[in-house]
This record gives sequence, structure tokens and C-alpha cells, in this order.
Amino acid sequence: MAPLATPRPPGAHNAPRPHAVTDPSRPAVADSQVLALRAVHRAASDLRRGTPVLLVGAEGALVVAAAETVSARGLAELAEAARGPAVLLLAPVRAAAVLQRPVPQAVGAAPVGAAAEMGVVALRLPPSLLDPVALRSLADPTAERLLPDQPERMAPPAHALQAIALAKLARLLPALVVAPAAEAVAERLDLLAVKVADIAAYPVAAPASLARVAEARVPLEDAPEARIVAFRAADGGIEHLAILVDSMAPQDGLVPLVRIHSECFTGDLLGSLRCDCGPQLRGAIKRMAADPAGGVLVYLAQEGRGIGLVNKLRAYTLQDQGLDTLDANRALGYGADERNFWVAAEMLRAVGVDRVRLLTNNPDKLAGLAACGIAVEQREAHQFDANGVNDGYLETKARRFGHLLG
Ligand SMILES: Nc1nc2c(ncn2[C@@H]2O[C@H](COP(=O)(O)OP(=O)(O)OP(=O)(O)O)[C@@H](O)[C@H]2O)c(=O)[nH]1
Ligand SMILES: [Zn+2]
Repeated sequence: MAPLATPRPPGAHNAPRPHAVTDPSRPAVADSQVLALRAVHRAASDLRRGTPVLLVGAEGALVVAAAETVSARGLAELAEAARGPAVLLLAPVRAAAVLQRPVPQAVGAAPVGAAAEMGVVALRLPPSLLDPVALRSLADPTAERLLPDQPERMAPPAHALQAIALAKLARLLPALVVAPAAEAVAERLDLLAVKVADIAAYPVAAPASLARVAEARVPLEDAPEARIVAFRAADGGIEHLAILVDSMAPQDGLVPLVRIHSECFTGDLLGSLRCDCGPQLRGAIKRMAADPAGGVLVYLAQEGRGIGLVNKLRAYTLQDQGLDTLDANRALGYGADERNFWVAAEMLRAVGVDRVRLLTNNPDKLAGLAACGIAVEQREAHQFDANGVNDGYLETKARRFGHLLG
């Protein structure tokens, strides 16, 4: 299926997009954009290390550290750079659990994708809670312990939403200890500064910078002519893969089968019975090889519907305590589905595909891909039987995510 491996000429696509995916040897990404992506990625890495970072915008600077990772040293740096008391930022559903009462934003039964998944709540922290163990307990519903004091609700500071967005990009729990910052002190402490506008732009700007970095023939059991193409964004983040599956009975001019598959370490590699990812992955490749149009499987490095493997394991713990897959995500402070479909759309265009027959049961994927400029000409159902363990998971996808059956 040679055309799949050849990028289309610019302008061949139906819908507008922010940037073209380019040859890595001739990056079309502006230097300023590379710097912005790099700053966001570095700030996310610092949060993961427990180091505070500075969020800078028109409304001043906020020094922030992730509640999950911050150490005593990080808290001391934060206190030194602060010019006001530290507060804890939490997603509304987590804040409601900590306060043991509803907060106005937390509408537990709201539909997927509703505004209830946005928002942030700020809590005043008494000194007894400014401690790494207490902060982890406040952030993580799977690590709760009895605390000496209760935090109180207050108005969130400027840049609070962007702080939550940065924690999510870092695949950390969206829970941050923050304070208004003295920029000069933060600079002296060598804390990294990132612009809030760059955090806001990142979900579209990073995929727009994807470049093909490697490509190889990898014969698969069900698709002997398969090729894998690797893509890397200018921030240096983890690579995404496109698996090009040639048809065993090719016919030119047909719309290819496409599957957007989010990484699932447990299901794809280990054969976990909690989900249906393994059968869907292997089944998609098999179907593509048998289809006259062949296909592309986009393998997104967005484990756990974009919350990361560690948070997915936490979500499993909560599911073992009785929550379903959707409420478990929300209890952690995440939305039901945090994936970024720009990544998939840019990769498809880069391999010459802008019209697809999408293998999915998920209506949000159809809409998400279409919103990123890919013409979804048809949906192909991609259902596998329940296995005795994932029955409740599949039932929740049908009932609460609106998955289409058949
Ligand atoms: N957060 C979370 N992610 C899960 C859970 N179970 C599976 N996943 C992740 O869900 C993703 C797989 O979703 P998809 O196969 O794209 O399924 P879908 O969105 O339900 O849609 P289709 O399979 O296309 O119909 C993978 O990244 C899995 O790691 C869970 O209980 N919680
Ligand atoms: Zn899975």
C-alpha cells in the first residue's frame, strides 16, 4: 500500500489545521514554538521530580508544585519563592471528597465531556497539612489517611486552571500546592518559568510539530507486510506509532480502515482481562490485512484514556472499591476521557490518509477525529465478547459513554 507511506502534498486535506507535519530534517516549526513546547515539557518534568515551577501570565506569577511528588525540600523552595500563603488546588470532584460535601462545580452525574469535568477548587492549607505525606493524602483517593486538620475552601488564584492542566500533561494527579510568587526569588532559586499561554497552546501545538523519525518493516503474525512509522514531537516527548497494514488483496482508491488505539500496557502486553484492548488491537490488525483497502492503526502513547498508567492503576483500585471506570477517573480529578485526537489526525495526514473508515464503538472518537479535520466516512463496529471479568467495564462504556453496540 505505497500511497499510505507517502505524505500528501500540502493543501490536499479537507479541513484547516494549524501546521503541517514535516520531514524532521526540515522542521517547519518556528523556533519560538519549539521554545514554548520545550518550556512546557520541562515544567511538566520538574513537577514529576517534585520541583516547583513558576507559571507566568498577565495576572502575575504563581509558584506551583505537584502535591503527589513534592518533597520537604520542594515545599521549602516554594515557601521561599512565595509572597503569600500556600493553597491547595484540586479538581472539583476530588475537592468534594476531601471536604466531605458537594462543591458547586462537582456535578457527579453529569454527562461525559460536560463542564463538570473542568474547573478547580482552592483550599486554604493549615500549617499541619503543608507536609508531603499530608499533601499526598489530600491528592490521592487511594492513599487517604486521617489528617489533623481540615482545609477550608477559598477563591482560586489566577492561573489555577493552567496549573491543573500542567499537572495533567505531566500525568500526575491534578492536585497542586501553589502560592503567588516573587519572581526575582524564584529566579534566584533557579525555578523554571513557563508561560500560561504556552500551556494552553500545547495540546494543539505539540501534535502540529510531530515529525517522522523512524520507519521499518515489521512482519506481524496477522499482517506479514506491516510497517511501523514512529513520530516524535518537538518537545521531545514520548513517541507515537502508526502501523501501516497492507491489504492481502489490495485495490487502489479505497478508503482505508483506521483504528485509533490508545496504549494499554495491561491489555495490549499482558493480556489483562479488565478491558477489551488486547482483542481490539490484534483484531484490528487482522481485519485491516483482510480488507481490500488495508489500514492504519494509530498507536497513541496516551495510556488509560490519557491519564497515564500510574493513574490507571489507581483508577483500578477505585473500581475494586465499587466505582465504575468513569467515576474512578473523576474521583482522581481527571475527566472521563483525556485523550488528544490532534495527535492521531496529524499522524494520519502524514501517512497520506485524510478519509477513513473508523473501527470503533465510541461516538466521541468519531466526533474527535472529525473535529481535527479527518473525514470519517464510515464507522465499522469493533466489538468483542465480554470475558467474565470485563463485563461491567463494557456495560459502563455502553451506558455512560454512549458506546454504539453492533
Ligand atoms: N482510565 C482508564 N483507562 C482505561 C480503563 N480501562 C482501559 N483503559 C484505557 O482505555 C484505552 C482504550 O480505549 P479504547 O480501546 O480506545 O476504547 P474506547 O474509547 O472505549 O473506544 P473503542 O474501543 O474505539 O470503541 C486504553 O488507553 C486503556 O489503557 C479504565 O478502567 N480506566
Ligand atoms: Zn486496556
